[in-house]
Amino acid sequence: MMAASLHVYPGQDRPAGLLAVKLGLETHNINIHTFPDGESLLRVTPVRGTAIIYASLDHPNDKLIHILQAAQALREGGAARVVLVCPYLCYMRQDKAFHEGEAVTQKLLGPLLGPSFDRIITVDPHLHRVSSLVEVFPGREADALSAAALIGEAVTADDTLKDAVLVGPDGESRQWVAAAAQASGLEFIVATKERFGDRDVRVCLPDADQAKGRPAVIIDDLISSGATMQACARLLLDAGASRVEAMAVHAVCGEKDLGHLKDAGIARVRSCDGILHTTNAISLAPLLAKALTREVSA
Ligand SMILES: O=P(O)(O)OC[C@H]1O[C@@H](O)[C@H](O)[C@@H]1O
Repeated sequence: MMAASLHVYPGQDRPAGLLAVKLGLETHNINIHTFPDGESLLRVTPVRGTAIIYASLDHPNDKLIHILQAAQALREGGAARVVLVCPYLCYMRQDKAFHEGEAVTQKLLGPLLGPSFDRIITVDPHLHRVSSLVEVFPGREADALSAAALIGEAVTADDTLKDAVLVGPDGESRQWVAAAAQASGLEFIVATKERFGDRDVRVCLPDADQAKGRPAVIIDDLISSGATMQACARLLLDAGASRVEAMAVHAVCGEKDLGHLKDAGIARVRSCDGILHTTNAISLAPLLAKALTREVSA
């Protein structure tokens, strides 16, 4: 049996290390040198078995060429199989031309990454206008995992949230808040949202009264500008919630936007560690390890 190994993108050692420990995998750094003209020279540790590349694809433009280089180097070096673990998959939100002349970058992901990887694993990608990740990567093994149950378990583990109501801030979030509610046994309500611009949303929450006198936890896939969380938090506080927290699978917001979340009355923001962020509180390692079990035992 040829062993599997984990090849880690620079700077992502912590979450990759937790995954390696769960699976008992040997880890290797991916080394990248940038030449003065901006081109990169990438070096991996050659292996014979299954090479698993760990590279979350936030701030993706350089990373996209780097992971293609890594996959090519690993195949040339004799890897039997190359698997990409990207807890955050970039460009999934640019899934149509919102204005004339715009590139639909989601459609580039399949032809760009598909040929280099035998399997692609990600967590809660933005599947809004496509129903499955296989539509993005036709003919490839492509797994879209969900962290919603992990978020539900984190709520359950917190004694201060024993009688909390879980809140989805828009229609799309129902899938995460419903799964988190199932994992935690708590009630949930779901809002509706209209978006007028990057930081301009209107949220309606007809059931906001259910939060009166109780803590509320808003659960979503993503915090980007934070506008969705802020609008929802204001409604909950106006309805008499005793405390409002926010939990998301992926946090991409900057420090300034985090400040705005605090100003909107959100007492605590927690995210999973698929994107490295100051709000990271939930490790995705158990979820990723489960999906990778067959790679390790193959
Ligand atoms: O409102 P911000 O934080 O900018 O954007 C995040 C929201 O926009 C949607 O794509 C996500 O599903 C989430 O509800």
